[in-house]
Amino acid sequence: MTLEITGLNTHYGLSHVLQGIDLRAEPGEVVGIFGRNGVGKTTLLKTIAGWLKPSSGSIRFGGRELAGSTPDEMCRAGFGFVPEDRRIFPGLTVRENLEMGLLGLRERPGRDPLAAVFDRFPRLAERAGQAGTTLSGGEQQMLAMARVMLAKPDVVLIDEPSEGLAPMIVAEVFGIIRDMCEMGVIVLLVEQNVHEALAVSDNYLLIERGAVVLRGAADTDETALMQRLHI
Ligand SMILES: Nc1ncnc2c1ncn2[C@@H]1O[C@H](COP(=O)(O)OP(=O)(O)OP(=O)(O)O)[C@@H](O)[C@H]1O
Repeated sequence: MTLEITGLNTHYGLSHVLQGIDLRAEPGEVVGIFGRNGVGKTTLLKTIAGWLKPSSGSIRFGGRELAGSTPDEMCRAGFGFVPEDRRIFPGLTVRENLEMGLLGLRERPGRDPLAAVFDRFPRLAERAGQAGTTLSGGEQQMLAMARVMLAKPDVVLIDEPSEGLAPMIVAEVFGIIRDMCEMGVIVLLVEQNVHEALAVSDNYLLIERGAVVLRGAADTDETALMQRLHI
């Protein structure tokens, strides 16, 4: 199913932050979303996830109009959101944090839905009984991504997953994004780490002052992006 966003506008009060964003993605596609601090990247993800109401514009997935839906409705429509602060529930163990992801499940879970997660993330299995907030930053990022994947989403929105992580862990986190795309998930990836993010992206868009000023293919149009970002 195609994700098609057109003319998306979001305001914070009188401040017009998102100014007519257009974005289209097909299953299995990773779209890197770049831009300097404060240009509206997080606002874009929050608007798609239903955390913010757009003032106008359309978010269609599989032909269904979803703009203005609540976070719950977006979750049931197949959207998963991994916010920048990862939202690990304090006081809950790793296992309990993962189980929270099952609340958004659209179908009945299999007999042991966590088994596949623990196979894929042995480190989470080892720490299943430990409080989620005691994990390292990288492990918390994995936990947040694994929790979203449990709901078997069609679209995953990820905000700055590599922030504050050591390079080896960053590689693991981007490996998870590759897995998602191999499963046919659409990934919208906001990242400051442009080189790493481009390596897993199919396409990119560059945002300045709430509007897309450049878009292209990650492999062939990389130079234009780097020049514009002065990297
Ligand atoms: N809750 C809010 N109320 C008012 N203005 C906000 C709010 N959140 C963000 N903004 C403003 O909206 C603009 C876009 O912010 P946003 O967080 O989307 O940018 P960003 O591109 O994700 O930047 P960063 O990489 O720093 O997170 C900024 O000018 C910011 O100050």
